Amino acid sequence: MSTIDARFKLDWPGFSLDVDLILPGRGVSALFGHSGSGKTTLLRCLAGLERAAHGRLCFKGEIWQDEHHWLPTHRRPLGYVFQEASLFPHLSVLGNLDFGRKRASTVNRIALEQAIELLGIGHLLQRKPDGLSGGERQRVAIARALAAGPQILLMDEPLAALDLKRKQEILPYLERLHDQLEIPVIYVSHAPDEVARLADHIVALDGGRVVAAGPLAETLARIDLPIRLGEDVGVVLDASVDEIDADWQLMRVAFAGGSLWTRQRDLPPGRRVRVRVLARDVSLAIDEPGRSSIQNVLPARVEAIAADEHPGLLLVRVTVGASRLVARVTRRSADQLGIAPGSAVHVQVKSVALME
Ligand SMILES: Nc1ncnc2c1ncn2[C@@H]1O[C@H](COP(=O)(O)OP(=O)(O)OP(=O)(O)O)[C@@H](O)[C@H]1O
Repeated sequence: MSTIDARFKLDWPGFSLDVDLILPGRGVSALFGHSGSGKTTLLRCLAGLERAAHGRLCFKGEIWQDEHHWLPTHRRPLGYVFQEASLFPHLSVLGNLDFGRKRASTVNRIALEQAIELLGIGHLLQRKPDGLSGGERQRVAIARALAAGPQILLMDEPLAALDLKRKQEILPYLERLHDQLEIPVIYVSHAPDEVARLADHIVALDGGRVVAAGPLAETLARIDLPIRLGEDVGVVLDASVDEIDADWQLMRVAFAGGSLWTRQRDLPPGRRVRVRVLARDVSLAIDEPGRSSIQNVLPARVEAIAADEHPGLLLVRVTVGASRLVARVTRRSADQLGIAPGSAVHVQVKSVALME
């Protein structure tokens, strides 16, 4: 009952969407894929902005669409955030937020005050939209969608129109959504780093079809994904700050199966963090490496090997305790080292990105 069950079939000249999906009723689900893969179309089907000829949408036990039912968009308890914030220019921020609230047709589960607090826009309430930065405008647009008390939040590449600096500014607020919102968020993105940072669940689309779906860590660790991630192939690990080495400005984060040193951040021991380890930063050795500049060496076992995009390269998935890492190695080195599923290896991790 607490899930979203969506099946849509839609045919346009040059594109067809054919998906059958179960999405969790909580957390952030990322719809991920290259341009034209159908992410926005799927989001619009969920919102009722697009009516698939064959569709069934059951939201937490309630039918929004099937052959007999069609709940129009304005009767669906959803918030929708577009790439560019479409705020009313003549209204203040507060006026814009109130406008969203008055349209609410359901009991507000998230009060206006909570939306303001969550997006950190309390100091902007009296301003007009043209006095806000792009990132601030987008935070107001998200708060407006939440102030209406939706039961689901749909976001279509909310960072796409922002430059890198603005993106960095807004990301912590989006992270809060994933930590603190009780409602499910469906988040469209084609940026792997954004997905790695924000999502709990991922749906990878290609050519209007779902090519992979599941919990983030598990799905990213798949090395057989048909969508090309290039330099972004890698895994995420849920970890916690374990030790600080203030003398060397380093910090150790522990995950299920081991720990990794990374640059020190202003975080207390015990703080939960998500880290991303890219396949290009992981190398393999049969013998325990001796003196090396790489601080992170972990015993591991090879689980699977798959072809990479370039014929000279392979992706190797290893288990480190209960966790998985992916290494990108050349086909020649894998052959020379005799690496095969089951091999005991040492992984060397050159760089660890904190998704914080
Ligand atoms: N109303 C429409 N009629 C016909 N074709 C459409 C329509 N809307 C979108 N398309 C086509 O459907 C395909 C999927 O589009 P969609 O916008 O869902 O992709 P996307 O994955 O969101 O892409 P992007 O990341 O570029 O936004 C594209 O080929 C697009 O040209």
